[in-house]
Amino acid sequence: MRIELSGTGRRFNQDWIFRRADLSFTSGEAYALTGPNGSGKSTLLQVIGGLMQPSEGKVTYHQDDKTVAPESIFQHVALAAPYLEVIEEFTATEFLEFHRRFKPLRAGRSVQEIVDRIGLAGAAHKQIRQYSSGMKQRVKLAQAFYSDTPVLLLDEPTSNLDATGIQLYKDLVAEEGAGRLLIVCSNDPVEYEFCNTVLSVMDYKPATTRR
Ligand SMILES: Nc1ncnc2c1ncn2[C@@H]1O[C@H](COP(=O)(O)OP(=O)(O)OP(=O)(O)O)[C@@H](O)[C@H]1O
Repeated sequence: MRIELSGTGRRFNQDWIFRRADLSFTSGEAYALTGPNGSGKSTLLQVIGGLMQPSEGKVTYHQDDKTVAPESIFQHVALAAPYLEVIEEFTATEFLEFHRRFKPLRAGRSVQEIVDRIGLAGAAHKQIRQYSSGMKQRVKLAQAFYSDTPVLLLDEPTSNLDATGIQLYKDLVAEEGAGRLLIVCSNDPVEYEFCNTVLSVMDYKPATTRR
């Protein structure tokens, strides 16, 4: 999988968040998107992931030298992010079972095994609404890491995680990240120490943000 941005920009109303981004992302590589709070990391990540339309330029996905149809891009992408909600009425088991109907699990993985792996076996019968913020974050990470997609997008992946949770995140990167295209949005080097390319959204700021 290869993702190409050409002349890509996004604005909200009259304010440009980033402009003229010419970027290429390739499977088997891990990228970090950095920048201060409010600089546009999450916006850029959502544009890369096809969750938000660019205001100018293009985002294209290429697989085996064929261009992926824009309406199919979502099938190739898994995202964990603070702004993505989980269905709180479900237990973790129910939520992962529900999600796999739309995005299959990676080969050989079962929901039971995943719940155990993320340390929630003892809470598997509880509704997610009763989970702590760190437990919810583990569910979000599991949903993304264990989806059978070539592209894995992680926005602030260790939000609300304790030391054990941060280690779990690192282990998931090692276990489930190999060969995929990873992009991590973060200001914390702990979250992106494995990334071979570190990009700053500040490099794509126009001289003036208004036009
Ligand atoms: N839906 C929206 N409508 C208007 N402005 C928005 C919207 N979403 C984001 N913004 C603005 O775009 C800018 C970039 O926000 P974004 O969330 O991408 O930054 P970020 O670098 O990820 O921040 P943080 O590090 O705090 O998570 C901010 O000024 C924000 O207020």
